[in-house]
Amino acid sequence: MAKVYYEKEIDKQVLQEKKIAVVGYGSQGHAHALNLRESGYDVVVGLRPGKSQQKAEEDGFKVYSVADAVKVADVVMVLLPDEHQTEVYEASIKPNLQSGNAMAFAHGFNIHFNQIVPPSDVDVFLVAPKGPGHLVRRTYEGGAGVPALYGVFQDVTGNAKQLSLAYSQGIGAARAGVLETSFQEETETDLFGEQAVLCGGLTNLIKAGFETLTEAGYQPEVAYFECMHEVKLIVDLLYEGGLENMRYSVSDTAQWGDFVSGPRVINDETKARMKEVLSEVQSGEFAKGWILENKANRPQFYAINALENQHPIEKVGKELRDLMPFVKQPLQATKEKQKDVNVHVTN
Ligand SMILES: NC(=O)C1=CN([C@@H]2O[C@H](COP(=O)(O)OP(=O)(O)OC[C@H]3O[C@@H](n4cnc5c(N)ncnc54)[C@H](OP(=O)(O)O)[C@@H]3O)[C@@H](O)[C@H]2O)C=CC1
Ligand SMILES: CC[C@](O)(C(C)=O)C(=O)O
Ligand SMILES: [Mg+2]
Ligand SMILES: [Mg+2]
Repeated sequence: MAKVYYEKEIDKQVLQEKKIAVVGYGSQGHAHALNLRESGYDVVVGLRPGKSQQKAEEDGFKVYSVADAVKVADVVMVLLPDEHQTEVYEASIKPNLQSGNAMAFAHGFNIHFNQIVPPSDVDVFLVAPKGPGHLVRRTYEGGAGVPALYGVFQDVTGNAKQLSLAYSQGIGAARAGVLETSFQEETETDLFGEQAVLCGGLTNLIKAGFETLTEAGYQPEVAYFECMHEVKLIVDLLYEGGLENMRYSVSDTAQWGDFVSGPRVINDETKARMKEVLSEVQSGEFAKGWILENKANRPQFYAINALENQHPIEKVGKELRDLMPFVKQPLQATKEKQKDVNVHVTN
């Protein structure tokens, strides 16, 4: 079994003497900055002027420009969107890194695909939480954590591994388990997982189920509860105890249907498509396409996003969720608060 690190094996001292700049205050950035601070570390935030800056200041952080945050820090965690990291790195991070500093990432994309080539005199490591940033924060606040992978790309000081483990502890990941990886393994498995299973696989499975039921004449509300709402309840059982635990709770009829019909929906053909997706990730074809899409200002991204938001499951889902206020977790509340802020700003 792979070596998994937990809290008590980790030496925190190596990071306690350092100042950490969290660059970016979005999904991961706010979670890292708040969790690290509550774990006793010295954290500043690096941002451009805008809504994240306002939020980080409201949360009590000293907020600098990216350049100034890098200047005052020993460890710089880059939590900007992958597609903006290269330009910000060239303009504001690289010129201000000092020999012996550490630069860190939550995803290996830009290092692995050579979009960022770090100077040879800084440590470069990865702490990649295996979960969305808002859950990195929410689980930490609840006394738990989201597991993470750590990896070292460059170890100049001899401390890169200890720094990455201490950082993982600081964000709460060592409560759940921290596992060694390489930038290559993290990048390729993460891209594959989000495309084929967690995001692309799941959303398309849900939509196909919803469409199959509604096209057969069943009520959209019934199809929504069956194919979207209940996914969370089933996934909770998988999260808590794996396949066996979920199958223990569902009826034997459902379990029999799982055995005989599941493999007809997700089958060898699906697995062959998954292998295609993985090959495109491994060869860099996916990365190249995403980089070019951004250079062209995302024409396909925005067009597909607009269509997806108009899918009938979104309309019925919104109506039903409005009648179930208890499902509105803090992320929804944050998004709604943000809309209010934007209205004030644009007015
Ligand atoms: N989302 C997730 O849960 C996960 C993300 N990751 C990785 O974490 C990294 C960050 O992703 P994520 O948290 O999703 O990013 P978000 O899009 O949620 O947040 C990006 C942050 O960067 C700021 N920002 C954007 N452009 C600039 C700029 N030019 N200069 C300064 N600040 C800027 C934004 O501020 P502003 O308000 O000004 O736009 C915002 O605070 C990525 O490498 C991603 O792959 C890894 C695991 C999971
Ligand atoms: C599943 C998507 C993810 O990889 C994540 C939350 O782990 C991401 O890039 O946001
Ligand atoms: Mg991921
Ligand atoms: Mg990812």
